[in-house]
Amino acid sequence: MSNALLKRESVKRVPPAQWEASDWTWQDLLTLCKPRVVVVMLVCALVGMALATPTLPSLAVMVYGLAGIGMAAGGAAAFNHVVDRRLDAMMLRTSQRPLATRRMPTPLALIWASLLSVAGISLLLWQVNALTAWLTLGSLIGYALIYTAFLKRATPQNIVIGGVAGAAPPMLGWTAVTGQLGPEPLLLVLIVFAWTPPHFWALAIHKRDEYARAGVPMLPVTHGEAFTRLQVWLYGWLTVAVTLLPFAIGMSGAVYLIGVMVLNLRFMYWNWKVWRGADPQAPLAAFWFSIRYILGVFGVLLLDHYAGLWAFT
Ligand code: HEM
Ligand SMILES: CC(C)=CCC/C(C)=C/CC/C(C)=C/COP(=O)(O)OP(=O)(O)O
Repeated sequence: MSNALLKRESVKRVPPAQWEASDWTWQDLLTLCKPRVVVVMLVCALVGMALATPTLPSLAVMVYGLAGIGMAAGGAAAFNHVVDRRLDAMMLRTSQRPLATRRMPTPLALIWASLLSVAGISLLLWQVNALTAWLTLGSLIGYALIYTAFLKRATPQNIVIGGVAGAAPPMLGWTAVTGQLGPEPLLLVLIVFAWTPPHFWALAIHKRDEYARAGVPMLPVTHGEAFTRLQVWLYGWLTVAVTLLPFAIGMSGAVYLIGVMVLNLRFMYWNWKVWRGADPQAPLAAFWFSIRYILGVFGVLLLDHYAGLWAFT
């Protein structure tokens, strides 16, 4: 697509919403936190915590760790709403968000995002450990500032680089328990990192026209749909390869291997459908399956961990 078409001037905005700045509800404060995304991240963090210890993580680490990571991730998401408020208003999918409709004043969202972020990082510093707090702060800045304010508008590789921030939660869970990094938590990051392109680009294919109209240089906009479909297929294979590593390095056992192979078969079935491009419904279906897939991968990691422990007791 030519640069001219990417110019914001050519954007046909969705009709302006008829809202007053005082029409916001308490529910909107939750919406700003992207709660469903954060919940899946917390599941990954919880599995990271469990894998870090042969016994159960302490209740305090689980409660304070998940609360701190959750608040920081919610705060990062709220910053994303603030930075993207004009962009969100241009896309149908995001046009009803509290700031996009202008029903919530931006300063209020900014205060909410700051409060959550400071509370989350402080809780981790105070009750968990410094390493987890600083790594969480790095992810927060990586998503809210580096991805949202810069990369998203600058390059079709935005989500690949920005994906590092979103992939951090299992590592944050691990360091919350151990206070140190190691190959295992980095491998868990690698799994989510490799999964992010098939997860997002499948949706981006489906929403290509909206991104184009809003002038966001997502891969299907800049390099076309066929190239993006190929990338979904290739990153899908990379994800499959990376998910086999926990078994290969002896971190997980047969329960994980069997479970992840079943999940990978289904994951690659959808990625193949996307790659073929014959079914126009496939990209959206692949996107939704990608969420069940990542939950499934972390689910079988957990199952295998405790199945292994029970086998030895
Ligand atoms: C930079 C990395 C990522 C990008 C660009 C991305 C992008 C997106 C987008 C655009 C949506 C649609 C949101 C909506 O329509 O409300 C979405 C949904 C979702 N994402 Fe991601 N995502 C990323 C990383 C992650 C990660 C790491 C997780 C969890 C581990 C995750 C979990 C989800 C979930 C659960 C949804 C569904 C939300 C709902 O039901 O409304 N995403 N993602
Ligand atoms: C501290 C920590 C773990 C931070 C991670 C923060 C976090 C909630 C990341 C979410 C990833 C995501 C949904 C990206 C999409 O943003 P987008 O702006 O491209 O999508 P949108 O158009 O739906 O807003």
